[in-house]
Amino acid sequence: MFDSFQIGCMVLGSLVLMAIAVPVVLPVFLPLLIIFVLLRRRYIVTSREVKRLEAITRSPVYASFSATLKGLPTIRAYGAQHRFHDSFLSLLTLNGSWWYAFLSTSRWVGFRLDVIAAVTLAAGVFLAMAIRDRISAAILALALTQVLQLTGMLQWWVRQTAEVENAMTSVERMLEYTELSQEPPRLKEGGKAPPPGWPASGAITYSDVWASYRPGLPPVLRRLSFSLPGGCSCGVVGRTGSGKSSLMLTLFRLISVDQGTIFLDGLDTSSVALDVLRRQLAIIPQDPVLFSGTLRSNLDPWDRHSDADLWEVLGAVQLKPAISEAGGLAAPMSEAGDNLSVGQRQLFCLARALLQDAKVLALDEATANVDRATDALIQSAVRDFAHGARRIGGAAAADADGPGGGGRVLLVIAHRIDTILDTDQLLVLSNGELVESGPPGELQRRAGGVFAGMVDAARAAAAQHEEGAH
Ligand SMILES: Nc1ncnc2c1ncn2[C@@H]1O[C@H](COP(=O)(O)OP(=O)(O)OP(=O)(O)O)[C@@H](O)[C@H]1O
Repeated sequence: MFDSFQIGCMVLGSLVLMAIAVPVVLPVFLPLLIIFVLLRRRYIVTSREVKRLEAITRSPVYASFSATLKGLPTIRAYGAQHRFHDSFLSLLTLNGSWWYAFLSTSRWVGFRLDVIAAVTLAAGVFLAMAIRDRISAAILALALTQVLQLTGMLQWWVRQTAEVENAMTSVERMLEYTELSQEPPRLKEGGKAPPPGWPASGAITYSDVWASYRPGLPPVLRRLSFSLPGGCSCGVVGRTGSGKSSLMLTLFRLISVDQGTIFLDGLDTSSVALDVLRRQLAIIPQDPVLFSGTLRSNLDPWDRHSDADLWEVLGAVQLKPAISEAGGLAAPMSEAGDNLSVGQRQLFCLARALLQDAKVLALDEATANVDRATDALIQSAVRDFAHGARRIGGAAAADADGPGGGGRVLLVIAHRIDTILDTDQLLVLSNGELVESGPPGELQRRAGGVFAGMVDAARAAAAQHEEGAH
């Protein structure tokens, strides 16, 4: 910005000096000025588009490079080095061709600007010769030395002004971000604090809840009404796309509730500051999220727990041996948790959620990548926590009076039906609506019921699988 202003002033100064020294040159300046403005406009439009295409084709080069680095063992195992090498080269060539086009546009405008500068100089010299008796030789010499520098300056000025215009698109994008609708306020931004001691239990009530992902989209949850008492474990089942994950998201206020109310321990969740609400809830999503750092900083980011607590929770999720082998809590965690298997990453996230000691623990198909036996162990460890029978630090929960009392609520979306058969309650969703709810045993016995049908189908598939294995 400053560069372009400075050079602009220098160019203008040289031209003014020339106009003072040889006033008859002014009529020549005018057409040159028009040509200059037209050239600059054409160059800026073209170079902006070419630069944009160059930037668009550059991202896949980086993406391919980092994906290849991440997947080196897999690429080697499948002997796909040549395929990856070729695809990387073709991406690089495409990007290179746009970079070449960008350089060509610069040369294109550079040549024309040099011609303009040369014509200005020549016009000045010839006209000065014609009227040499009437002008001061000293001023003419000064003007000519200044105009001589125009050759490089004009090019530099146009490039700098183009850069300023291009850089302004980033400012434009930033301004767009400032206009994005924001999440509801947090406590320190003026959000409402809940009454002291809230939530005493993790009791959840949905009252005629309708929710959609964005205004204008069809609702993904419809007339949802149910109650889960504190200390209860609840399985959520339904076909893919039935709204199980969306149900969890409404609890976290990640998607908006169009109609109806969600209560946590009797308090409307929309009335509480967002951060306070989310602190009471823990989720283990389908894709585990881990950061580079140490295992400890990932497990306890705010450094609130002792090593003994951390080892206890790692034991509860069956990760103790693996973490000891990896070098203990101080061992480094590589980016995205690459040094753990996918299943171990999920267990690690589970341990982190358990440490949070939230009132509601939601598992969104969290054990999809662990084997059946580990899955069952995890489900039972999690249920212990939900019922308050175990708490990090060894003390039994004071509110451990089972369903109907205090304790935590456990919400489980499971991909294996048999892992949620021992929950206290089931919610069966279909197309965003609650079609059945009640204890799993009762739903299983319901003749012609949706859940009974799902159990039969799951068992038939398992039997078929076993037969195939034999
Ligand atoms: N980000 C999104 N934007 C718009 N619609 C979405 C979005 N995510 C999901 N949906 C829609 O919401 C509905 C419910 O999806 P949801 O992910 O809650 O189902 P689900 O039962 O959890 O499925 P799955 O078992 O496959 O995870 C689907 O119709 C889906 O198309």
